[in-house]
Amino acid sequence: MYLHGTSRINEAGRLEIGGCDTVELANRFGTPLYIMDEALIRQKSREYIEAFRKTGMRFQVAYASKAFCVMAMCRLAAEEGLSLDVVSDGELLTAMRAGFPPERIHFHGNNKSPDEIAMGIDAGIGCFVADNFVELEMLDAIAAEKGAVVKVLLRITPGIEVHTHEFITTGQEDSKFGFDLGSGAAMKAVEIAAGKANLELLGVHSHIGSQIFEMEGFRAAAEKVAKFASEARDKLNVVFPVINMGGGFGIRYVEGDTPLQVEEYVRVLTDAIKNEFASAQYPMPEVWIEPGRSLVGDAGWTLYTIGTQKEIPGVNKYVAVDGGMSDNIRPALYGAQHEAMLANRANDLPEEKVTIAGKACESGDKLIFDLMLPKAQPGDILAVSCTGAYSFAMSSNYNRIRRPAVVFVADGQADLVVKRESHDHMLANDVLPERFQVKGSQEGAAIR
Ligand SMILES: Cc1ncc(COP(=O)(O)O)c(C=O)c1O
Ligand SMILES: N[C@@H](CCCC[NH3+])C(=O)O
Repeated sequence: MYLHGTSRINEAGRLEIGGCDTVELANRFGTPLYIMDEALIRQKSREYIEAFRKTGMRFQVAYASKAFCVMAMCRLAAEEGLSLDVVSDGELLTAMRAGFPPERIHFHGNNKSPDEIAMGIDAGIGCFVADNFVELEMLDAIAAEKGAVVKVLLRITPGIEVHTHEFITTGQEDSKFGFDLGSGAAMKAVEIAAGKANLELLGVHSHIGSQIFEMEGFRAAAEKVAKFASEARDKLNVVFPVINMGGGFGIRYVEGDTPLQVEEYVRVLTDAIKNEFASAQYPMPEVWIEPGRSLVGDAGWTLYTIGTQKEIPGVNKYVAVDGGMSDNIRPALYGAQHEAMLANRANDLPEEKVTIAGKACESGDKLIFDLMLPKAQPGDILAVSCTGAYSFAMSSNYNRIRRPAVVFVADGQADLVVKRESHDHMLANDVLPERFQVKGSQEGAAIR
């Protein structure tokens, strides 16, 4: 299987990531366990920034924290000079507690609450990405109450369909996100935003979807954004100093996935922007992007312990692990694919085709189909690659399964960045009202 970043097979015949033996990590931290290859995340961050530097354009690379939002990751993003895209008070709070510079935070979301808007203004964030007319009014009113002027980008839906799973396309006209171009809503939004005393209109934002390999959609989006910008200038005398082209750059999960190199993504995108804005004779805007998956996706692994197996002769063989859809919903939700190996017997040859099943009470809880593995034994450690984006972030307590721990590894050092959820933590918000309590009984009291 493909080994991303610092991962390799060590002399003991085990999978090693960031100089750490994964079997030792499993023993030390337990399984399921998310592991993040810190050096690979830093490398990707630097590739993005370096690629932009080469273009000579003014830019910001914002990490889309929805992909994997924990304090250590926000800190790492700050250290690497990235900006940060947040979409909720929870992500904003995580960033603030990690000491992320607020002026580099961009607040997204199609239904920001008044409290979230107030929180962003109080924190002094860099900008809001306004998604709809209701929000524009709310932003202006709350900013006015606070005596503030807030910077805004307008999210537009350019009407572009891309080749990716339908659930993760966002640029098409029929989308819950943004002001659409076709109906004139986007132009109306520019007019409104430009006329508000407490809003400073920075420009527009476009995000066409996620896990995209071909550049055609990005080129088309750049063309539409440039055309829209020059129309807004001509009609409303408004010039955008910033355009944000979103994220969506794909990664290699399995053989056959053909992502471009980061440098190429940036070069093709910025070339398209330069051409389009130059031919519209428009002052070259600052370009922002917001990659999530491509910064952290292939840096992540999940370790599981193999438990039971079930063979249906001539039909299928299930190998079950101690996690599943609760720590990685993507295969069940999008039919996402992953590669995997036995971390403790990394040199053993594959012998049989199996389905990796999770432990949730749900038939659809399958992580990998048709995986070739050596004959697995209970206690073997299964390592699934490319789980750095949207796995921990989308994890749940379904079946009251506790969320796994997350560890950052680098140069032989492993640091816990999220503790495994304890039973007490999982139960912390449950309330047993007085009338449900069993008076004078010890029933259920002793189990911890
Ligand atoms: C507005 C916006 N920006 C950035 C991203 C990050 O996308 P990706 O992780 O594919 O780079 C998303 C998610 O699709 C998004 O909705
Ligand atoms: N959650 C999606 C990515 C899109 C999320 C952001 N709009 C995934 O796991 O692929």
